[in-house]
Amino acid sequence: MIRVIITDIEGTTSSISFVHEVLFPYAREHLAGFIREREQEDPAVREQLDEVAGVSGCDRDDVEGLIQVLEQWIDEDRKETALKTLQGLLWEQGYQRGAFDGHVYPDAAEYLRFWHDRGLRLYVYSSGSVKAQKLIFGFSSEGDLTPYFSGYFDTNVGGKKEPSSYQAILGELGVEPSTVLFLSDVEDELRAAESVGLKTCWLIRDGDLPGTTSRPVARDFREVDAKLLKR
Ligand SMILES: CSCCC(=O)C(=O)COP(=O)(O)O
Ligand SMILES: [Mg+2]
Repeated sequence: MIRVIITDIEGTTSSISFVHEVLFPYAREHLAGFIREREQEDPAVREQLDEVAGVSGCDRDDVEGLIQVLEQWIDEDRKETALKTLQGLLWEQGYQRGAFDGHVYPDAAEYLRFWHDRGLRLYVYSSGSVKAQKLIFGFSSEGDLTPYFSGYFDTNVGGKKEPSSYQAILGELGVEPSTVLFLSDVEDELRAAESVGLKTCWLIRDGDLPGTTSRPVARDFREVDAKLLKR
């Protein structure tokens, strides 16, 4: 029986277009000014720049070079933890200034609430930083959804296509894999989760459904509930 649900964000609770057409461009537009302003005195920014230099090989003292690396990573949708941490800090400003609300599909909000009220434990696992996850659900178009979540995981546990990341999450939660359902729109992430025993459901919100697939597929969270959570 499913007792825990772990959900992805982009393409699962929230639209891909919101992430790619609103969040990423906002971070790209404000990144350089934010770093130039804070790179001397903000320890959180300094720490991420250390990591960007380490990963990219760019000289740590070349702040403009590091900004260029980060801008390129945004354009390539790289899931680098340092970039994701900086994006979270930038988006915090955006949400607070009212530049956007976090997009969450109404069906996702409805069933997150319903599953929480039924006693299921809900978690997020996204490449977005934990800060960014709390922001999208805290400032969501469907209201503050953070009370429904018991915890958040980001790439600090590892990449989403790595089986070891799901093993690490299971270790932290202390639950049997067969009691956990992972929701995502990316097949490689579902495969990694399945390889350590998690149940999965493939969210395909738009476009054609696959002809044959070994796993349950759902258009929205109502279908997830109907296919996997009805007893
Ligand atoms: C927390 S919203 C921004 C999501 C993000 O930065 C991203 O790269 C999408 O990752 P996901 O694992 O949710 O597909
Ligand atoms: Mg996704």
